Amino acid sequence: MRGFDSIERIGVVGAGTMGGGIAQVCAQQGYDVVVRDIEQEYLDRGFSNIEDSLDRLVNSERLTREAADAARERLTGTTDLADLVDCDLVVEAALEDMAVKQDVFADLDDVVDEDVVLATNTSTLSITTIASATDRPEGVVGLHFMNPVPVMKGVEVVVGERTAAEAVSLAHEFAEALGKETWESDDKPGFVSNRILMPWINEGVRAFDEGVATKEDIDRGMRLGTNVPMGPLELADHIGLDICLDATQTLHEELGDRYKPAYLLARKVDAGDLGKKTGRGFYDYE
Ligand SMILES: NC(=O)c1ccc[n+]([C@@H]2O[C@H](COP(=O)([O-])OP(=O)(O)OC[C@H]3O[C@@H](n4cnc5c(N)ncnc54)[C@H](O)[C@@H]3O)[C@@H](O)[C@H]2O)c1
Repeated sequence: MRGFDSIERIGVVGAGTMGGGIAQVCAQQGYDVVVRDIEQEYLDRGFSNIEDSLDRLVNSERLTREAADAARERLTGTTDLADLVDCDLVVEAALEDMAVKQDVFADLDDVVDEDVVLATNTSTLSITTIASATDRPEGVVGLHFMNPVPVMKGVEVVVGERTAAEAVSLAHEFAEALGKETWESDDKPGFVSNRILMPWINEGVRAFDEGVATKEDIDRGMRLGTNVPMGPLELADHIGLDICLDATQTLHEELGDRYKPAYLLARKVDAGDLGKKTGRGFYDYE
């Protein structure tokens, strides 16, 4: 299995909220990065978000202009998965949908050298089931970054049924090389983070829908009452309501009725109000 010391070029699948952030931090640490999305317009949007994020770091004097420009130059975009052929590690951050992830992993398995570790940023889906679409289940590991990736320190390493110890060590070492701190979870629904976070968000949505308090007071109450930086509804808007619904549905399917997604969460996703990324969720963002 290709070890940490041989890693120079990273493949990232998906140029959305998470893929863009992962690509950015890899490039900032000096890795060459190839980002793949399915349409040029999604790539363009992803690269424009990365450039805005680098500019913000420069404006707040957390990064020099030279370092930001050098990071940008290490990033290339493609719509062709075959362009990931020379990558030494791949991190997948496409949609939270098992069929999509299995398709991506089956294709990656064909394209990328067989000793290369394939990591997934899935929030809740089974690493073992994703890995079963490949002929290298020992080289598939969960590398669950938090949003926004350039800011959040934590990365959850998720160990599938067949994941080899070398792939687990590589995941920890690589995350640490990006300036992150890690913890490890078994491949159980939601892992550590979302198993506990998503029911909290879901209960916040239910409390709002059932008229317990205004959305502002639910968020304010949890911020002031439990010392978290964001309440459940503002955090849901930040993550994306579709991502929260997908994650909650997985927990519900795997773990039973106590995890049933709140009615209002599903209704907002049906309406296309996905949070910050569409300009409207529980709050308006103009
Ligand atoms: N948003 C969060 O807070 C968060 C946090 C941790 C993990 N995650 C996980 O990260 C993954 C991505 O989430 P996101 O918020 O970035 O979603 P997003 O909707 O912002 O981006 C997903 C991107 O993947 C692209 N895509 C879809 N199918 C693809 C394919 N076959 N090949 C390449 N690209 C493809 C889409 O065009 C889109 O640009 C999901 O698995 C999600 O559960 C999300």
